[in-house]
Amino acid sequence: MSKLKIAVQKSGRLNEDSMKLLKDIGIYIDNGKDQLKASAKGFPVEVFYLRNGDIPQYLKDGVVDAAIIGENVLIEKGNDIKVAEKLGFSTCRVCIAVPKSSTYNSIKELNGKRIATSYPNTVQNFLNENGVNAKLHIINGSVEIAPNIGLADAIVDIVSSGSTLFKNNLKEVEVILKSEAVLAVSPLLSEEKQAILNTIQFRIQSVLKGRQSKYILLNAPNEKIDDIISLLPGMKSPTVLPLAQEGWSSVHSVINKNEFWDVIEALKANGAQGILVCPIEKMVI
Ligand SMILES: Nc1ncnc2c1ncn2[C@@H]1O[C@H](COP(=O)(O)OP(=O)(O)OP(=O)(O)O)[C@@H](O)[C@H]1O
Ligand SMILES: O=P(O)(O)OC[C@H]1O[C@H](OP(=O)(O)OP(=O)(O)O)[C@H](O)[C@@H]1O
Ligand SMILES: [Mg+2]
Repeated sequence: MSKLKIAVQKSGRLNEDSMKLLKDIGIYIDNGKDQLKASAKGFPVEVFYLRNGDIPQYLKDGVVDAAIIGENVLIEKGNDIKVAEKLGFSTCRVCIAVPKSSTYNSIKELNGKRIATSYPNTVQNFLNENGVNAKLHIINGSVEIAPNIGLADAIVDIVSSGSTLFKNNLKEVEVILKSEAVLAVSPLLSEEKQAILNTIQFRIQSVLKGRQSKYILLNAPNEKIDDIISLLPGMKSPTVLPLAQEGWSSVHSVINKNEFWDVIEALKANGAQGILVCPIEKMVI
């Protein structure tokens, strides 16, 4: 049986979370650190360790079948490569920034200006959409330094916390796109490999749903159970079990991890006690 070739970033910001996701979906790799490719144990997958920026071309050529890659790189270099799944880590945005001291009211003000970036296609498309004509300086790293050394009037680069912009006396003025790590798929994927990919996607979805949710258990007096259930809809409906102490029940449910703190006060106000919140490893609906 042929193996699905999956590319991950060899080293850098995506590597650790990508390897953790593969492990969480049951793809275990015995990896000597310097290997460029490795086979998974007990699953028809081969992992290739590559530079993030090189991955779109490997996908286009069908050298690899799928990849975990930053969506921003795919947008820059990977037109016609499909995103099968958004993965929820390495979230960032690609932004235009200008020196703090300069006035900026609209994108039109970049007409005739110099913009430094590592993402020329993304920037050029954005300028075209806005009818702006600017000169691009393509540099591969430390883009934020460009205005300070007189190389450019503005930059386009990745922003996450904003601290790199702050340290370089720059301010964010436009968001061109938002990005996160994605599972991308080669346009040349065979049907046989599509079946392996489907299994992987199903497993990823189960892990991501689990990461997004919490298992909640609590005790409550029986007369309050209906009110509490209305606060915790759960997957189908909450489980309610009698406690040894008469007149009390235990309620078990699943809750979106972002909603927990909003609901907790209402649960307490309705008599809930002994509330436990536990992580969920995988969730198959
Ligand atoms: N500060 C950040 N916060 C969150 N995500 C980021 C940040 N910087 C980059 N990313 C995301 O992580 C990806 C990898 O970034 P990283 O800096 O590790 O690699 P790179 O230098 O762009 O790529 P290569 O592997 O080609 O050297 C980026 O394409 C982007 O999607
Ligand atoms: O808004 P922040 O949280 O400061 O993050 C933004 C910075 O992160 C990235 O660089 P990275 O640290 O990956 O360095 P690199 O240029 O060597 O890739 C990006 O190119 C920015 O410089
Ligand atoms: Mg980087």
